[in-house]
Formats: sequence, C-alpha cells, structure tokens
Amino acid sequence: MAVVLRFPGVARDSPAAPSVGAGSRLGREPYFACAAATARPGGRCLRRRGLVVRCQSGAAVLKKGAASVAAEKAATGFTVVMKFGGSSVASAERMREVADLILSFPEETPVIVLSAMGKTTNNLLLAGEKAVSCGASNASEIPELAVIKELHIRTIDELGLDRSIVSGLLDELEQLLKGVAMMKELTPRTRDYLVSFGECMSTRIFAAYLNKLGKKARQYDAFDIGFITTDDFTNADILEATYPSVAKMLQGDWIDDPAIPIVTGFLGKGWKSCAITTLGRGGSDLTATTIGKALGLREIQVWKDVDGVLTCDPNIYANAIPVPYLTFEEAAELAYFGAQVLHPQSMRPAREGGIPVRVKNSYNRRAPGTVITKTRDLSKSILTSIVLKSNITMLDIVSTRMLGQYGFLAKVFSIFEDLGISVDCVATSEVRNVQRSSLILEKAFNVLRRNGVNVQMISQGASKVNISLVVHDSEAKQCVQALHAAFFENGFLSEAEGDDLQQNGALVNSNGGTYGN
Ligand SMILES: Nc1ncnc2c1ncn2[C@@H]1O[C@H](COP(=O)(O)OP(=O)(O)O)[C@@H](O)[C@H]1O
Ligand SMILES: N[C@@H](CC(=O)OP(=O)(O)O)C(=O)O
Repeated sequence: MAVVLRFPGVARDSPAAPSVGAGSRLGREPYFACAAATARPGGRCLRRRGLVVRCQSGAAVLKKGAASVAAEKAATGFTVVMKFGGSSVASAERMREVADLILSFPEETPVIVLSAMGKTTNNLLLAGEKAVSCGASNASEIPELAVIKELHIRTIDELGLDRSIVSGLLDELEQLLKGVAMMKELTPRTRDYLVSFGECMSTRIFAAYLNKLGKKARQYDAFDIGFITTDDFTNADILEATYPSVAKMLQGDWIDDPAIPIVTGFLGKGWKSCAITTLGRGGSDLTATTIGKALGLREIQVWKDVDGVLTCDPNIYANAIPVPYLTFEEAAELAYFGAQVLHPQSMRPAREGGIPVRVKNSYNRRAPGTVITKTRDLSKSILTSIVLKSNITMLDIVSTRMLGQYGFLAKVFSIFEDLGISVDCVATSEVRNVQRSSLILEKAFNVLRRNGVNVQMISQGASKVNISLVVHDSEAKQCVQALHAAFFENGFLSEAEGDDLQQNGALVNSNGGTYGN
C-alpha cells in the first residue's frame, strides 16, 4: 500500500516518534494518511553480592570514551559488547563458529549477548498459541515443543556438554505450556515468560561451551542483573536505573572473579510486577547497546547473517549491497520504518553513550560491515537505503469545511490517541501543492511511472531524511526492486552527485530509501 523514499540529512531527535510532517497530494480535499502498525518470573529480587563493588555511573563512563583499549580494560575489565542473533547461534556448528570468532579477538574482553537459537522464539510463541486450545493432556505433544527440545538437546550433545544444563528449563517449559492449556489463555505476561526460555537456554549452553574450551565464562539472565523495564509486556522500555545496576553487577563480578559474561538478550524485569518482560522482537540488539552504554565500552558489535545494513532487504531484492556508514539517526529511522536488521530502539543508548555500533556478518567475518556513528561525511551521500514497511493502513479523511479552519487535526489525532494507534506519516493539503523539485523524487517518480505504479500518498518527514511513498501491497516489492536498480545499480548516484553540486547543494545532503506495503 505504500512506498517511502528516505534521504539523509538532519534527522529528527526522536526517531521512534511517529513522523508527522506536512505533505501534499493531488486534489483539493484535506487528507491524512495514517499508518497503523498495527517468573522464574515474579518476585525475584536482583541478585546481591556480598562484595564491595565499584560502581561506575553512566555519565562517568561516557567521559572516557576516547580512552585506549588498555586503559578501558584496566578501568572496567570490558572493551566491547558482541551480540549474536538467533541466526548466528542456530546450531552446535554455529556455536562453535561463534566461540572461535570470539577467541579470534584475544585483545578484547567482551561482554557477549545472545539471542535464542535459530527460530526458537517463533516456535515458543507458536507452542503457546497452540497450548491455549489443545487441552492440558495434549500440551506435551505440541510439535513446536518437540522441535525446541530436540534442537537444544542435540546441540548440547554435539558440543559434548551435559544435558542437565537445559533439562530443568525444558521441564519448566513443558509445565508452563500445560498451565496455559489448563487456563486456556496466554496473557502478554505469560507470553514473555514463555519466550524467555529461548535466551535462557542459548546462553547457558554457550557459556558451558566456552568454559569447556577453557575460556572462563559466566551466564547471566538479564532480568537478574538489573535490566529494569516498564511493565509493558511484549514491548517493554528499558528504564534509566538499568545502567548503573547492570554496570555494578557485571563489573563487580569481574573484579571478584573475571569471566566472560554471557547475557540473555531481549529480556528484562518489570519494575512493578517483577515479572520477566521482553523488549519487542529483535530486542537483543537493544540489550547489547544498553550494556555498551552502561559500561562505557569502546564499541558495540552486532553480529548478524548479512554483511551489514544493506541498501534494501535482501529477501526482497538479492542485489542489495552493504551500506558502509550510517549515523545513529539514519539507522534508527531505517529500523523504525521497517528494516528488520536492527531493533528500532537500539540506537538510542549507543547515541546517548556516543559508542559506535558495528553491524557485522558472523558467517562472513571479513566483510567490513556497517559502522554506525554520531556523524558521517554526507557530502557524497545521496540515497542510503530503501525500506519496505508492510501492514500500513492509509486513511483518507475528507472534509469540505476545512479551509481556513483550525483544530481539525487536533480532533483527528485525539481519536488516534484514544485508540492507541501509532501514526507513521501524515500528509495534509488544502489545495494542490505538489513539489517535485528534487532530483531524487523526479527520478523515483519516473521509475514508478515506467513500472505503472500509482503512488497513493507521499510524505516527506520533517527531518528531511526520508520520503514515504504509499503504494498498493501488490506493487510494493516491484517498487523496491525498480527503485533499487535505478538508484543503486545504474550509476545514478555518481551522476546525481555531479549535477547536484552544480545545481542544488541542498540535495547533495539527502539520502533516501523507500518503504511500502
Ligand atoms: N536493510 C537491511 N539490511 C540488512 N538486512 C536486512 C535489511 N532488511 C531486512 N533485513 C533482514 O534482517 C536480517 C537480519 O536481522 P535479524 O534476523 O534480526 O538478525 P539476527 O537474528 O542475527 O539479529 C537479515 O537476514 C535480512 O534478511
Ligand atoms: N529472540 C528474540 C530476540 C532477538 O533479538 O532475536 P534476534 O537477535 O535473532 O533478532 C526474537 O526472536 O525476537
């Protein structure tokens, strides 16, 4: 239903906030387009250590961002955080590979953050859904439970570890599914408890494996070391108190008994409920950047199964290529508008801490990846990436009595607020006012016209770093492919750069992307 073009430039302060910028459309009526995106828990207190630990506040840590690796090691023990996503730890073979990768950086003292193995989170969610209606006596037979058990036990066996590492958790998981089956309901709180088993198991297995290799490691459940969140189950926000708590716990243990921390991604603990919460799908990226900020580390590494952030989703178009540099704002915008590669909130702690994020490929270590920093040289940058966001609902609101009136938008938005609907982009118009002065828009519309695509709505973000085009679902992929080919594969960017330098300095500082559905 929509396609959006994104241009680099000055990003807005709060990338996660809905973008509400005036736009224009063909036609006289005012209109608006709304994109509606659509315990071991309880009761456990944070672990306390009898030791006197040195607590380094976030602010103090930030000041030493420029310190050398050696100085950082001396001060905090840790130098980098390395996060490995589900695809990176999907099997015993992958865990061996990741262990080898970590050991190949002997100069680093990393904090490791892991996601659940492979598709375990999806399988846990499916198992939970099935448990609701399968009947208590059938809960043990849910196929996804069998898949989860088989994967974790096989991994343990192949790594030569003891099955007792996860057997207790697997029993607990089965009991939980029986409970869900008995209750015939799966609340958001229970759902978070349910999916937490994935990260709890992967980290225990990996820590045991590193120890077996002779690299001393210690497993941590994030909800036990100070990841304090709101009680918004399934999509909790990390609270400020997290930073000093996590720093205190990890540094205290390190000083007491140095061991590489292996921390569960994705999980936290609700500050009121004391129950396990999750940070939204893909939330392990946020766990990693939070730890990076808490400890004032030199770098946050996010290891994935792609060569960095790419010019578009490789599942949509295989010709996608890595984007070498991004700013925090650009990365956050791309994530917010649908690029699945990074969690939308994950750039915030890194930006606040001024800590570079490096997106790397654990399957292809040599690839340089994408480095995300506060600023970058935008003088040669025109278009950065194309993003497709699905499940957008476009709402046309037409009023014959809007001209010269006030308060109309306020009323409209109060309804969205009441309904809890997030608005992705807005275009309003009282009169015809289509501005297509930019080179990129001209090119984009030519491409779309050649492909017979009718744009339903266009909205340029107030930040000027993106333009959103709304197109029909059926045309979205084709749009991304055609735009990618036109902008990234036919020398357009270098031609445009030359033209722009002569004609339109402002445009040189624009990069772009598209999303649509
Ligand atoms: N612009 C993009 N750049 C890179 N990957 C993308 C992009 N858009 C979507 N993806 C998808 O994101 C996946 C990586 O994200 P994710 O699955 O969350 O990784 P991980 O589980 O390793 O953290 C890639 O395999 C790719 O299919
Ligand atoms: N396992 C969680 C959290 C996560 O971050 O996973 P990944 O890093 O594999 O995207 C999920 O699937 O959402």
